[in-house]
Amino acid sequence: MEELLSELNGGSDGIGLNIVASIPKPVKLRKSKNGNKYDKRRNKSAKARGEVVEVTKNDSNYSKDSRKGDAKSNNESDAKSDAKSNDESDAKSDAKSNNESDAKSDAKSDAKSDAKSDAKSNDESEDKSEDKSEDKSDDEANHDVSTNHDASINHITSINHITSINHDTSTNHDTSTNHDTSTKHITSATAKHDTSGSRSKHTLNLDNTDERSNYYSTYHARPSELDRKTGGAETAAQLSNKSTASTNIFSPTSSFADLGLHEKIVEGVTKMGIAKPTGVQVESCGVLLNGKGGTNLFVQSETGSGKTLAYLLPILHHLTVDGPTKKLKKIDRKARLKKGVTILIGTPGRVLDHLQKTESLLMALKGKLEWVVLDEADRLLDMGLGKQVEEITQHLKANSPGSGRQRDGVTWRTVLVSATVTPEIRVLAEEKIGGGKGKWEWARGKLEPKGKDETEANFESSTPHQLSQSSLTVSAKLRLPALTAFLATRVKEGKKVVVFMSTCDGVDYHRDLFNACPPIIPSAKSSQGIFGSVPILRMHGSVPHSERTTTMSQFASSPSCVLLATDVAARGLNLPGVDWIVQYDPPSETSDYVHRAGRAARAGAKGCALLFLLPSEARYLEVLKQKGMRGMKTLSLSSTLNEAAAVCKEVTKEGLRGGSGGFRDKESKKGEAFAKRVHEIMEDAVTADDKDRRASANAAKKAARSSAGEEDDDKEKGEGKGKDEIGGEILKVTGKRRSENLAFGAREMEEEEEDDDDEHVAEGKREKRREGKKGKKRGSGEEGGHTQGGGKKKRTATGTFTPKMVEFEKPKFEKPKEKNLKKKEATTGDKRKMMMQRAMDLGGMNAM
Ligand SMILES: Nc1ncnc2c1ncn2[C@@H]1O[C@H](COP(=O)(O)OP(=O)(O)OP(=O)(O)O)[C@@H](O)[C@H]1O
Repeated sequence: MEELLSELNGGSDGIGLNIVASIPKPVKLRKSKNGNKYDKRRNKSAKARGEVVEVTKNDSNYSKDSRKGDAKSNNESDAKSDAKSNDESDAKSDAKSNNESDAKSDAKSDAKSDAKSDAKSNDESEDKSEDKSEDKSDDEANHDVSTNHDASINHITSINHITSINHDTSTNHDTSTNHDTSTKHITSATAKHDTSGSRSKHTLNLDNTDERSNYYSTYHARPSELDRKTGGAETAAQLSNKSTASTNIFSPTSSFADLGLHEKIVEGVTKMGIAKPTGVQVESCGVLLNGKGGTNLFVQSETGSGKTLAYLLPILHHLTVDGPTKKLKKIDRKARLKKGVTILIGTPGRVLDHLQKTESLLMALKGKLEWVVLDEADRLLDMGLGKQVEEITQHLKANSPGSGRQRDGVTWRTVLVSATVTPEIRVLAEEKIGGGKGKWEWARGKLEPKGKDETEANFESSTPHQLSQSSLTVSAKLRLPALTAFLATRVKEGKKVVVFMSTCDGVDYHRDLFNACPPIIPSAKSSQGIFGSVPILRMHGSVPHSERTTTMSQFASSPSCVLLATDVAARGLNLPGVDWIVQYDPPSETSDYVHRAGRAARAGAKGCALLFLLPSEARYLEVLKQKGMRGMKTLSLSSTLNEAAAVCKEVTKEGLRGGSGGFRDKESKKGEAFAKRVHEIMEDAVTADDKDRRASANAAKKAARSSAGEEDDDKEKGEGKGKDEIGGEILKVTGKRRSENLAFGAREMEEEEEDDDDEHVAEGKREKRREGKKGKKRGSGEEGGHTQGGGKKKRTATGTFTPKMVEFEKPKFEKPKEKNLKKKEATTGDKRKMMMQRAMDLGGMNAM
């Protein structure tokens, strides 16, 4: 946003606005102790679908190594929080379920451990984040690192007009399905299918021959069997051909000059290479330029249709024509702030923080605020952030002329922007947020107007019509090879692909794994990296700002590349030239599906989107259909594997040579051989990685000993056999079967604290903090009585770290006071209810 404004504002002919962007801090991820999040999430997901999952013994060889490749952690996602004083408190998860809950646990114990873990982790993480946030000074809170901008606002003496709330750190829900890559088998399952409000129960009985055969054919089906079941008939090339560049979003008649915009703005836009307005820009200008007496506006049109300029241009026009246009050249931040700002961009938490603490800002706004824009309004107004936005509005209203009891002194107009404005958001906005005279209009571009009686969210027209959408149903065992196959072929074609995953650790794990593998594509220039010299980039909430910038420019400049990302990249990012969006983990909300898919086919360009599903997730497609996603095609799994097998001939040959898989399926014989060999390559990469770690640990040990003058007695002690303190943990790991190593990253990461980074949850925690700190020092009478990790060496997919050893006193466990206990129960129960409610509201996966 700031870049765009600077562009319009820049050069000698700029229109002279002072823009301050206030962006929150990035989130620090905390590592946890024992939570087996992966299983917990899987179980949660199963529970959400009404299934009771009981897992027993290992399966035949077809499923034996399903755990290897596909495994990854499902830790936290990228929290983005806006937090005011508690930036770092973002929803760290509730996970802390015990390791035992591994696939062996039954439904009952799952439920119990869930409940317990919720309670435990809530309390713990709450305490931690509370402490952190308490320690933060206001100054610190102004220290921005997160995305593009950095500016704190302390001495604003005059504000010239816009407070726009930036959506940059939109909440990133990482509650999406987490795929069970366990090697174990479901032997009984109770499925609740709730399609019409009533529940019917079905218990899967594997003693029944038919049911068992159906179960095996679904969960362990060969690629061609799966294709038959799902109707997967199309190849990626066919799907790609279904998308052609379109001028559909553009206005057939109007030009920017026709819209009545200030000539300098028309000039600026033209300089940016934008020749014609889009439909939504024409409509929006129509309302906002001429807005009779303060109409508010919903801007809802498909992703990539130019909604940003749709509101920005008319607002700039007003500022240019009505306001002072003094050029503010190269002044330092201090002077800039003294002069006041014209446009303020921030996340709700940060803006609210300033409204509460920066007196000069309130004074400067008094009676002068003209525009309030909520970009990605649905995200800003959902459960977690809605309250903050409402509070902002209250502050603004209370500070306006005519305020007081009536609170009617609204001086501004409101613009709400999103591709996915839901009916609930509409009602909320109309009731609570609206400025002006409370009248609302819509700008939808070419979209058909939605009637006021609309009650269901319908995103039918929210994705670009030229976007070719498809799904690929693939068993857990073949998921990673299928992803690798798909990417290898796209990369060979010179395409740019963005792959969405649900968690930061998932992204890191897969990127590290891909980078650790030797090239599988012929004539790949580099000797390392599964796709040779083609960059494999990452983007998530924990990626530092500098790396994000580099990633963006690398993505733009590379002819072909793969970007692995969480939902931090799902909204508001304009990645140039994206050919394919892959949703490797399906999102938990349909709106997220829309925004992720919408990173392709922007501004009329062609583009494709592919959704990975497990056989058990077939009903996800129905949910998408209900929400308006129609015309979704089905990609053939066999063709995906076979295409890669043809591209990566050497790999396939090696796979066939290894033989033993018994590739009887003629239709996917080569594809399966490719998949098998890819699995082996990945196993080798993990094993080699572990060996490297072991070697360097031992080298470090030797160096330490020799510098201490000790004898090299490694041989006596059995070097490499796990007896030394430093390498012990690693060796323990590498001592396991090779096939288990690949899944190791996932298992370790399961132990890290789940970080939902979910604003809803974060808000719940904040709420509880506000309630009081009485329950803070639960259990132990002293904060910090425990070590963090107790100095045990831990290996993660992305590295090994040794937590600092901390001397600690034996914690004094005091019986919590009864009063506190009650309070704790109540708040935990509330939270649980809130989460349950949310799970129900999500609709998507839960209906399955
Ligand atoms: N009239 C136009 N002609 C050509 N390109 C345009 C036009 N307006 C905007 N764009 C470009 O289209 C891209 C998408 O614009 P923008 O990000 O505003 O879309 P959006 O509708 O807000 O998308 P999303 O809903 O995904 O946030 C940007 O690169 C922008 O510069």
